[in-house]
Amino acid sequence: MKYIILIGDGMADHPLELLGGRTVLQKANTPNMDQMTKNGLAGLAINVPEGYPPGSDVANMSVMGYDPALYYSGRAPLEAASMGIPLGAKDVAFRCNLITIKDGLIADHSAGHITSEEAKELIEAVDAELGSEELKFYPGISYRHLLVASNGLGANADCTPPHDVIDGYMDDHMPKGDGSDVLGKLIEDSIPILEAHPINEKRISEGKNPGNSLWLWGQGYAPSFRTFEELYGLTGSVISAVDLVMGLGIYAGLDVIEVPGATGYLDTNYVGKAEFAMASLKDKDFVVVHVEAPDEAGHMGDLEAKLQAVEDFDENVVGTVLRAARESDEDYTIVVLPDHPTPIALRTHTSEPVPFVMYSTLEDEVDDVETFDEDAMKKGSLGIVRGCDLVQLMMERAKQA
Ligand SMILES: O=C(O)[C@@H](CO)OP(=O)(O)O
Repeated sequence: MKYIILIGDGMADHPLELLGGRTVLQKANTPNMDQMTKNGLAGLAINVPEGYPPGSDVANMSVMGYDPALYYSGRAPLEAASMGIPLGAKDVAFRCNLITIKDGLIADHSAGHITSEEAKELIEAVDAELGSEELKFYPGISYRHLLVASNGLGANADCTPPHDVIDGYMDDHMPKGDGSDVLGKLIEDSIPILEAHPINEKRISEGKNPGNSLWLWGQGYAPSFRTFEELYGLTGSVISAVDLVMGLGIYAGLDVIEVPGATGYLDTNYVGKAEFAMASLKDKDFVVVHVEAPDEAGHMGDLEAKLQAVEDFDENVVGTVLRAARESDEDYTIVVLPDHPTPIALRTHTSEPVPFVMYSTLEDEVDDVETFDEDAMKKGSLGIVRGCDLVQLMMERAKQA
């Protein structure tokens, strides 16, 4: 038996008046997720346990079989692992967004989804001016970068994810508490450096949002993980375009597979991710595929883009995997789910349970559920489960077959 988890980041949503009270999943054309639901088992997964922020770090950690209560120490240390940045015992890693500020407002958490190449120059310019022995900036992917602070600086500061406060005033959401004076000054001092940079002058001349400020959040110390193979006895791989999920894979001892054209955005290489996933199972037991696109559309509040991202995920990721699995001589157990909701109306994450389907190519157990969406899955026989138990549940179902 081979095991596959397909994650449409942020896919779940809320009923929308614009859709006549339906959710994005109910409106979108998702024949492959519906097919799996008709021929599989359904339920709801709690990927964000009580008391945790509804971030993709907590949610994807759960889905990959790790209980946040045992393993979560913040988002940025996971991203540091993917970026190849070693963390000492007293080093605190911060996520460092390039954001767009306009008239003191946080206008765009992603600086217009700035390219990694442009961002690298901006982050290097900031590091040249503001970096030091104790504070080092590292360029990452698009608007997602890192700051490493030594001697525990800011470890317990109260920092706000910028995508939670889009169109809010910067001054209302600056870091507070431990070390926040240093963190706030870094943000403030970054602005003149970035505003004067030719990259941003060019972006503005092209009508694109500039990356004219840093924003620091998601900090933590390096976690310690048991490997996926130690926990579940399975070898495996992870496929994602974002450092967070690749970093989770590295800590879990999974192989990180880089897929050409995987962008972490609406234009990612959906089919490529699915094809690389199926190929990885020739000599591995498990693969998790993470697609960021629906989440980015949710943060943009762009309904058309989110519908398209969900349909692209269904057709090109789920459909490609489902066809290959059905044509193979091997048996597969496949789970498809969002990590968390990113409702269009809110433009950020919520923590309610998400719909999931558990499909086996044996098609030996079927629920009376016809469509993959937030309401239908409430009738699934698997009920409400902890996301971090899903891998175990997949294996138990396979043994019963
Ligand atoms: O990478 C990020 O900064 C966030 C917001 O876009 O992504 P996610 O919601 O997947 O954590």
